[in-house]
Amino acid sequence: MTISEKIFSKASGKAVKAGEFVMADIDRAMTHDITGPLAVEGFYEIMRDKEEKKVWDPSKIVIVFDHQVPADSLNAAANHIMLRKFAREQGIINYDVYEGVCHQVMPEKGHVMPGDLIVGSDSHTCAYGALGAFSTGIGSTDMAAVFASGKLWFKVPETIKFEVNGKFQKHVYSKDMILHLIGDVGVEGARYKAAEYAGSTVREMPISERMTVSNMAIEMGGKAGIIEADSITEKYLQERIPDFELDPYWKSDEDAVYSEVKNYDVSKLEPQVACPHNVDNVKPVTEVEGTKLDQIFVGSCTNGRFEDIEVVAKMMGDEPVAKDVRLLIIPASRTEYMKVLKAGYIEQFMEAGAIVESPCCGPCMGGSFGLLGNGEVGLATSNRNFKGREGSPQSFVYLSSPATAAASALTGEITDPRKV
Ligand SMILES: CC(C)[C@H](C(=O)O)[C@@H](O)C(=O)O
Ligand code: SF4
Repeated sequence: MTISEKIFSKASGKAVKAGEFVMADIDRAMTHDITGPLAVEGFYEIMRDKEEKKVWDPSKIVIVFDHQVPADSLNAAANHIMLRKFAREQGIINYDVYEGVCHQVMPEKGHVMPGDLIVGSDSHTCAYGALGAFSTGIGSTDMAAVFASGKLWFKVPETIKFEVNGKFQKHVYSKDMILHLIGDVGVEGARYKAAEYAGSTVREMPISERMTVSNMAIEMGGKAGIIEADSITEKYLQERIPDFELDPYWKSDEDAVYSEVKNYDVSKLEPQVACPHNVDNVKPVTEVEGTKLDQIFVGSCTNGRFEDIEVVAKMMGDEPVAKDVRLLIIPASRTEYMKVLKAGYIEQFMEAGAIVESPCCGPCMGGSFGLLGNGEVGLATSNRNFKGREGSPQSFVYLSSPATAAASALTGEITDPRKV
């Protein structure tokens, strides 16, 4: 069995294989300030004839406020009021207004375990595969059903295995690897499949780098982006759950059946950039070097962790942000923000002319602030560059690693980090 087949077998109480339909028990459900209100409405609709309108298990629901925080409109404020009221009424203690981006908060606060089946009403819920869970994005109405019953039906997905080997060149990171994979297979390359990332390159990655890779599985259509848990995962989890012990069962068997196995050697991989307006429009940085930029955004659930921001700080040193480009840095959570603060990087960034905002999704989906105007060009460490993603439909978004973003902040144009 693959990891995914094992997880669905546990969740449905019988041995199942890819292609079968199952009714599965959900271990954890996450919702946030944009999709949550609709899920709550749907939940009360489902429960309308019931005397007791209670969720199946309040301890298994996590509500995160991240897309529009602090509230940027009356509409956002109303959504926050509704979700807070729902959490209190239902006894949901895991909700927080200013903790950070949901996909950072979930693993960081110990809500993700290897072997878990997790759903979230956000497409990048696949990020928790970095810890060996099967986690996937669902819609608000499906979430309403989960709130009511703790169950959801699935077709057990086939698995496509990405076997990645080789050591990265200096200034090449897991973001470059995942952009390269997406460029290779395309935005539908893993549609309704679990992407399983394996090989020595993945094994050597710290959790922060693995999260970037799992997070972007959806950008190739993947249902999940799983990395088998190992001693690195165990250490990360023990920092949160002291008595956590790794269960070696949660890995794909040696004779597991994959729909496809794809092999990559990343030892010669150049830094990669996804060009407007699709995530699979990926080019080596050398082909787009010199593209003038108006704004650089370092943050998001893809690359907004301390490790990402540290790369930027170290690469920029005492140098200022180039004239005419705006550098916006948003740590993905309160915890990550505190680490950046304690390391002295906020002061460094402010002196360099950058601006550091409090944890939230920020301009990632053009929602609350930091929008690109007509004709403007942005470079972001986030995960999507669709037309209008960061503001105006007449703007252009490039995606890269934090290292490429830092090198570009020093020059004001897309720059190969290997030159810095
Ligand atoms: C707002 C939400 C529905 C959306 C998603 O599901 O992905 C957002 O987080 C995004 O990244 O586009
Ligand atoms: S940071 Fe961006 S990709 Fe991640 S959840 Fe927020 S809007 Fe979606």
